[in-house]
Amino acid sequence: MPTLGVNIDHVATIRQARRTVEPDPVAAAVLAELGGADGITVHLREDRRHIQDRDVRLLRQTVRTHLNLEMAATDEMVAIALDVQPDYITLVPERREEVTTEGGLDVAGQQDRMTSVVAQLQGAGIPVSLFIDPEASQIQAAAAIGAKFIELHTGTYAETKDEATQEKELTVLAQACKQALTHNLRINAGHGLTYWNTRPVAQIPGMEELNIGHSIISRAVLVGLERAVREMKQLIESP
Ligand SMILES: CC(=O)[C@@H](O)[C@H](O)COP(=O)(O)O
Ligand SMILES: NCC(=O)COP(=O)(O)O
Repeated sequence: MPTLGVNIDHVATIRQARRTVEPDPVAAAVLAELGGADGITVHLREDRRHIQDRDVRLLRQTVRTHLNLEMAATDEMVAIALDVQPDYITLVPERREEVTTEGGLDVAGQQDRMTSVVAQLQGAGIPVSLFIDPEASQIQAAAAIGAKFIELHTGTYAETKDEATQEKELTVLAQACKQALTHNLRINAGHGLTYWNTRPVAQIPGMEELNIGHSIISRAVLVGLERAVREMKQLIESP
């Protein structure tokens, strides 16, 4: 069964709505770990709309599981990552005007830049994951440039409303996993996963970690974060 990385970006979204000091994502990470989170994920966006530099630095000192830093492959972010040294980094595409991450990284289309960023980060001892769509060419490119992990973008699967298309998208994810395993890539997945659509993804052979944020934080507003995390863990682990 995959492990659960809890993305706490949207705890910071509530704080930034008032530019105040609460709720603190650092406290949220502690509660998520108490609820059974296997890792903590944060996305330090270039526009700093939710997670702030201070959060990443404090989380590095306080997270007891592992810290996954999601970031764009820019020089500014690479410098921060090299300084903070998260347990692993997930490179994601970023557009300032987007509501959330819209698609996977085009690794195949920017191999030179990606090779150089991955070499810099992994050369400093930080494993790199590439957030990509479940497409054969992107998986091949991720393997070719030497990334340790990929994170399969589950957005298309998650947003699909009808069952037949959802089944089809699940097969696409399963085939992507098979291909990634032949390249010895380690496989994470995430984006848009909820209490209603996560189980089938958790059952795909080869899945190592699911990164889930918005749905867990939404439930936490109603039932508390520890319970929300525990319920997602139980769902992932149920046969
Ligand atoms: C890469 C991914 O799918 C998400 O982690 C996303 O980047 C989170 O960013 P937001 O929390 O800003 O939607
Ligand atoms: N990489 C995906 C992630 O961290 C969480 O995405 P979401 O559950 O907030 O859509």
